[in-house]
Amino acid sequence: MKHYNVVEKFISINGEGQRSGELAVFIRLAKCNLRCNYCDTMWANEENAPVTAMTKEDIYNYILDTKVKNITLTGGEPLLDREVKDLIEYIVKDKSLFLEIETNGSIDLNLFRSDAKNLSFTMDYKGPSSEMEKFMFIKNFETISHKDTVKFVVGDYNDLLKAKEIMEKYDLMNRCSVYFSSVYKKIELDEIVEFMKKFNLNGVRLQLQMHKFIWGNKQGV
Ligand SMILES: C[S@@+](CC[C@H](N)C(=O)[O-])C[C@H]1O[C@@H](n2cnc3c(N)ncnc32)[C@H](O)[C@@H]1O
Ligand SMILES: Nc1nc2[nH]cc(C(=O)O)c2c(=O)[nH]1
Ligand code: SF4
Ligand SMILES: [Mg+2]
Repeated sequence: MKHYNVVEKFISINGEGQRSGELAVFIRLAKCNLRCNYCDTMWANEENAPVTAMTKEDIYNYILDTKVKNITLTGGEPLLDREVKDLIEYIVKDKSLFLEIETNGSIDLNLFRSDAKNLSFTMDYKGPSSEMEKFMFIKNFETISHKDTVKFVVGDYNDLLKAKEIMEKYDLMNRCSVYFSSVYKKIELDEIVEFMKKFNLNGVRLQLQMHKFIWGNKQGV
């Protein structure tokens, strides 16, 4: 039977998703194909990360036990394994739940899409300062939908400029939600706001990792 490698599962408020501020249950899968220099969960990508092997039924039953309706599937990179599609379909069959997937922008989302209204993708665009930009799967911008969010993770002014260029090139403002998310403690937050003002970036949402304001950079929150 198929098992998924879960490195942690917990309940918190969603600190950076579409439903940030609301309760969410987090399922974090092991391993990642990228190595962003700012990654706050690098431990989940290590060979010796402590994993619990869970079936889709185990994961779904855990979610039901929590009584929390928003689920964030994250990692590591949650879409590394194609069979995660099975897990996604199993969860979204339950229309009382809402599943959000945090993905790094390097994976073809078409392999995982579904018509389910209770599923959305929050896809990063890793800017130049991450040193991972070359791995971005640009074709995802052709299929991005209104249910989805593109999150530009910005660490410096150059990342902001790149975000603006990509938004304009793919007309993202009219096609999905667009977030600017700061690399934690790397960039002055007012620099992001000044950039948004300077270029009239109506509709872009500045998103700060709310959980780090509450607990700092910690596991399990
Ligand atoms: C840990 S990643 C896991 C999901 C997936 N690998 C990805 O990168 O989207 C979850 C989110 O945390 C963000 N993140 C990681 N480290 C960060 C940091 N130091 N500051 C701000 N955001 C960070 C990532 O950009 C991503 O949006
Ligand atoms: N509270 C909280 N909210 C989050 N939203 C996305 C997270 C992630 O690591 O993907 C995350 C996380 O790690 N903690
Ligand atoms: S893609 Fe996500 S999990 Fe992987 S290194 Fe980057 S931030 Fe960390
Ligand atoms: Mg996190």
